[in-house]
Amino acid sequence: MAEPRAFLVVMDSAGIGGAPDAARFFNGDLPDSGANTIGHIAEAVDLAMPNLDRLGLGAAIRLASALAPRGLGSQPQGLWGAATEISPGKDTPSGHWEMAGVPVPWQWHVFPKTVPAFPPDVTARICALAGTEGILANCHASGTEVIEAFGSRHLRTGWPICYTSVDSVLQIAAHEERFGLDRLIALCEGLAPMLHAMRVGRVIARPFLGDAPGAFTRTPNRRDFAIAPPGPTILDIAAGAGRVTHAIGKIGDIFSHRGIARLHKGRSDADLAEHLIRLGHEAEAGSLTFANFVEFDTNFGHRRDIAGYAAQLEWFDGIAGRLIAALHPGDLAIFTADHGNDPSWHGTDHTRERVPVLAAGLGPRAIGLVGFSDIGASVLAHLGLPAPQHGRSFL
Ligand SMILES: O=P(O)(O)O[C@H]1O[C@H](CO)[C@@H](O)[C@H]1O
Ligand SMILES: [Mn+2]
Ligand SMILES: [Mn+2]
Repeated sequence: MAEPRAFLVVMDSAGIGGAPDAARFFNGDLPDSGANTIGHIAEAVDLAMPNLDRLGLGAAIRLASALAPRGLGSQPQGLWGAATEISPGKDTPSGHWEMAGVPVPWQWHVFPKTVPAFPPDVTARICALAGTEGILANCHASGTEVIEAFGSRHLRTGWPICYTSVDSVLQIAAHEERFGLDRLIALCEGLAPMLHAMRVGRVIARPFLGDAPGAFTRTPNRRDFAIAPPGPTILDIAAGAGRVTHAIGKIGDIFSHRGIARLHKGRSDADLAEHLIRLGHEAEAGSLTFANFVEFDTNFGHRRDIAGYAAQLEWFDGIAGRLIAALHPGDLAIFTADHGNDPSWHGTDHTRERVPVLAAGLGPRAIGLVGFSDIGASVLAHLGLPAPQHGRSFL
């Protein structure tokens, strides 16, 4: 038989509650204790997710958080469990790096909730790189709201809109045509080394279009400039062993493009799903495919849109079914998440949660509560590769 393949698929922000340290993470002034992204959505609407529930989604929610939502909880036919994160951040790089075998060894720098949020040397560097007299916003904000509030002044002055969140990020929104997309990307790329040295995880370009409030919309040309992971990830190890590694969506940016042979991007999660299904059929023997589906998080979690998130989960469940049907004998597909973003919660930021670990291809088995790094260790074990520095295979 051909060497087995592995598919690691992240539903960005699809947490299932129960994080033991949730009280130490906040949305505004209130802790994340009790947040439960899929659990609360399933309580609010009748969720139909037959494929992932057949693997053990309902059982995993019960295990992680003791919540037993209606409509989920069939007898698991897959390998199922829930994973707990140890990295001190509830952001995308922390979750992905830890599941790839590299827990974050430092405290991320987050900017204070003051105005200005950024220190003068950072602001001065942005101005120097952009060639502007100043910056706009300079505060914590939601990305869609900040362009409504500052978009007109941006068009008048040409100054970039700079904002942050509870995550370790500095985001720059600018008009794709009037400021210029290439100029925005060069600005973020030029700024990134200074911010990475401060342990700020990412500088993110957020281009938008439109002429006036109400008509400003963000475009798909977002670019993230992230710190490189501080150790070898499963992508590095697989690529170093001569395996083909495929990255779908944001995975390239999250891992600073390290250990990635082929990058598959798209304008939407629907495009990414077609890449995933195609690779399900065609990916090379012994290859690793690592995918991130971001719209749960950006379009629905941060926007606190319960109905939209529910519809996206139901859509994705169909994609999961198609991937499972495409697998070859001996392949492994794991569906998981990187953090929570409960759309029923206060605030607009991520929520600290456990995540589901649902695997197709190995038959029914309960693995219980595991660590994020155990996911990566299991992927490598399945591929017959040496163990990463962190994590133990649950296979
Ligand atoms: O409100 P928007 O711009 O989508 O910002 C979100 O995107 C950032 C990066 O994923 C998060 O830190 C969160 O603040
Ligand atoms: Mn994320
Ligand atoms: Mn997010």
